Amino acid sequence: MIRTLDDLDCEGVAVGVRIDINSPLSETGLADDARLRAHVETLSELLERGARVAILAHQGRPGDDDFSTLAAHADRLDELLSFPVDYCDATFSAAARERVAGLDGGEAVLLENTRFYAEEYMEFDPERAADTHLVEGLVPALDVYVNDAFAAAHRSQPSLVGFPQRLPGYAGRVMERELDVLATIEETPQPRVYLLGGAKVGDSIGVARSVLERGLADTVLTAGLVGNVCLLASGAELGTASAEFVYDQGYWDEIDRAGELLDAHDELRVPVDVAIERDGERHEIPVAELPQETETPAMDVGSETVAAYSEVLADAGTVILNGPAGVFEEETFAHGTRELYSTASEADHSIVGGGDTAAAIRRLGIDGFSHVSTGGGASLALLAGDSLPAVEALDE
Ligand SMILES: Nc1ncnc2c1ncn2[C@@H]1O[C@H](COP(=O)(O)OP(=O)(O)OP(=O)(O)O)[C@@H](O)[C@H]1O
Ligand SMILES: O=C(O)[C@H](O)COP(=O)(O)O
Repeated sequence: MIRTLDDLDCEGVAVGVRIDINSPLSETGLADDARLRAHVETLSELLERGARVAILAHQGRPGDDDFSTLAAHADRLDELLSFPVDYCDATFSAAARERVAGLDGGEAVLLENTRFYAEEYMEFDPERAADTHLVEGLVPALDVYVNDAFAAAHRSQPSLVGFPQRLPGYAGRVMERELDVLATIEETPQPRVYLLGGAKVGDSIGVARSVLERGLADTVLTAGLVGNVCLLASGAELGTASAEFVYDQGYWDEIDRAGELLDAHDELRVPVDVAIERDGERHEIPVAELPQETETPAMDVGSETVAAYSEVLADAGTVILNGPAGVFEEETFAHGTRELYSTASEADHSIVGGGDTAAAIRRLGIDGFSHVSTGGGASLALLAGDSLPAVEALDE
């Protein structure tokens, strides 16, 4: 059983809250604050109920351009919440403990990027994670631990799995809602249609295999780079440019895995036409007529595919979307994503998983979905039927 905020007495209690505000950055700070907004509900509720809140979070990966302090994140949280949020440039040292000890009820401090410490970028089993400096250092300052970081729940890192070994653990509102929806897919209305696109080919083929083998999917529609790999697996001539793009990424195993799935499951569908760039313009070609030599790769599904897939989506009881249908960042290749997502948003039950997918619907201005997940890898893991270490760590 996982306890939630409904089970927590907050008044004067020091609560360590792990959130996921890992965000795209610009030169001046945050380029997008969607992930911060997602946690406003949990943080506000704790603060309103009188908790003293120490916030834990990561930003980027060591060595990457977006690996940064959380100062800008603290400023933005302070603006978004009607409670004060301070920033502390320490995470588990005496300085961090003192800042937490000095909080009054209704006050919060955002501690420094957990990944500034090497242990946090390693994966441990929960017992071992509880012995790390990060957890041991901060636990004396805290009474309880709340995990709201669904988007990082597929990582077995100390701030995610270690604290609930030492402190009573609770799921925050984001975590609770995500699990309510994504961990109970098998109870949603049928026919259940998965639209898998985007560029994480290995992950998407894994999801396709899992949902087909478990009988969860009535139809799996493929698009984006995932669709291109499935087309190659089906024996289609996709043109030299697309094939080279796929081979350059080393997707040999994925082509084999997609081929096995296509042989075993008629419910797995591939595009019938694609869009490429020719003379600076969008040009649609049926797959059967694609010339062997192409200068540009397939960047979107074509209108025939959109029409065929839309029929399936319009009849669906539940639609699950992961990954855009094309390179939606370029208007020329946003057509497939815009049309298919708009149709999908009209289904009785529509679930969107994946960080880039959520960015695509915001950018294209499509709304009306039943649930838009905050997680990329975490939602994919759940959709593929895997358990999440940080969720297991909360389970009593
Ligand atoms: N045909 C294509 N060729 C190349 N790239 C494509 C194609 N179709 C879509 N993409 C790219 O796929 C990317 C998004 O795919 P990704 O699998 O990362 O989505 P996601 O699962 O929502 O994201 P994440 O898991 O990172 O949160 C976009 O940047 C888009 O441009
Ligand atoms: O953005 C994400 O998917 C999560 O914050 C996890 O980040 P990671 O992939 O760097 O562990």
